[in-house]
Amino acid sequence: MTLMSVPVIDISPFRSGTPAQKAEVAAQVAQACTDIGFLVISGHGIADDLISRMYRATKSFFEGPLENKLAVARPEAGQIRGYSGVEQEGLGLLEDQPAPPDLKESYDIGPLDAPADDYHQAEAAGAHFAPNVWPTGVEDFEPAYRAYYQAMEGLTLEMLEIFASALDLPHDYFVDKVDKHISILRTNYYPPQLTEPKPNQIRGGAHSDYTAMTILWQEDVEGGGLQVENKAGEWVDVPVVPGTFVVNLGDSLERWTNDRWVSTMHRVVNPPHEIARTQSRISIPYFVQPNYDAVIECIPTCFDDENPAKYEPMRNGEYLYMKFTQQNTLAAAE
Ligand SMILES: O=C(O)CCC(=O)C(=O)O
Ligand SMILES: [Fe+2]
Repeated sequence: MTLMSVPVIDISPFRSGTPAQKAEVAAQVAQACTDIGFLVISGHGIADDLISRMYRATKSFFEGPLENKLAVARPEAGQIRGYSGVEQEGLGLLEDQPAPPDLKESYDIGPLDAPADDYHQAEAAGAHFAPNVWPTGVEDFEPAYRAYYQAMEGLTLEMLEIFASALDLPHDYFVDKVDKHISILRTNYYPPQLTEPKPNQIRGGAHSDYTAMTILWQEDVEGGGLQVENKAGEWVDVPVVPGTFVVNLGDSLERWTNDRWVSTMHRVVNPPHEIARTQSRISIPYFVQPNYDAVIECIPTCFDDENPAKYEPMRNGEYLYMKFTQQNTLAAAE
């Protein structure tokens, strides 16, 4: 039976359970990844206090003075760093035409303290190790973001170990593909809607992520949240369960698994009309991006004679720029 809604999976037995319990977690994850590309994880081990710090710093930044945000505006179109304002990015495409731009603001950081060696400064590294731009005047901002980024690095390794098990791969299969990763931590702020949105304009247009996976924290608000398209073509709400993260697969893992696992369309809808003028929403996606030179090529357990590899191997850095260009992400500072 195909899952039509997003399951909530306690991953803690994978860390501390018996071999049978670990296998059970991997089997549940495999089903979610195959059927809907989304799961909600509990038992992830990230402290509530760290999430609260992140939330407080993020809310103070976005609801604080505009000049503080503009002081850390995206430094260059090609660098996914710093602040982008409302209507600067349109994630969605509508019948292959860009949808109206998103009703959100966002702020991005990338890898912390990348060494200035040949690997990190190579031409192929592009802007993936561009310096972060930190706002001033917001209490605990940089320390909270740093600690959260590091916590996500740890959770990524744990999820990738579960994925390896779910794909019948050696447990460390993905480790050397992310040891110099170029993941991006983004915070999204969806402001109250004081004016009526344009036709088809929503908080976040329908898109799939061009990550390996995304680990997302979402604020618990009434309506105006995240939805995913299931295999029946219906938009279903992604459950908001306090203390959990949403994990969704991105396009590169879909390609890596020869389409066995799916990277699904999702969107963020507007709040109900009655509360649109007062409701804001914060979400915190961590976009897991393997090393720029990691080769995205069909995973050994995902092809055979009957089901040959469908895609050419491609380095992640090149793959990403192809996707960014398609999605207009890099134009956001222009
Ligand atoms: O705000 C959300 O819940 C989802 C945001 C999202 O899909 C994205 O930033 O890629
Ligand atoms: Fe997304």
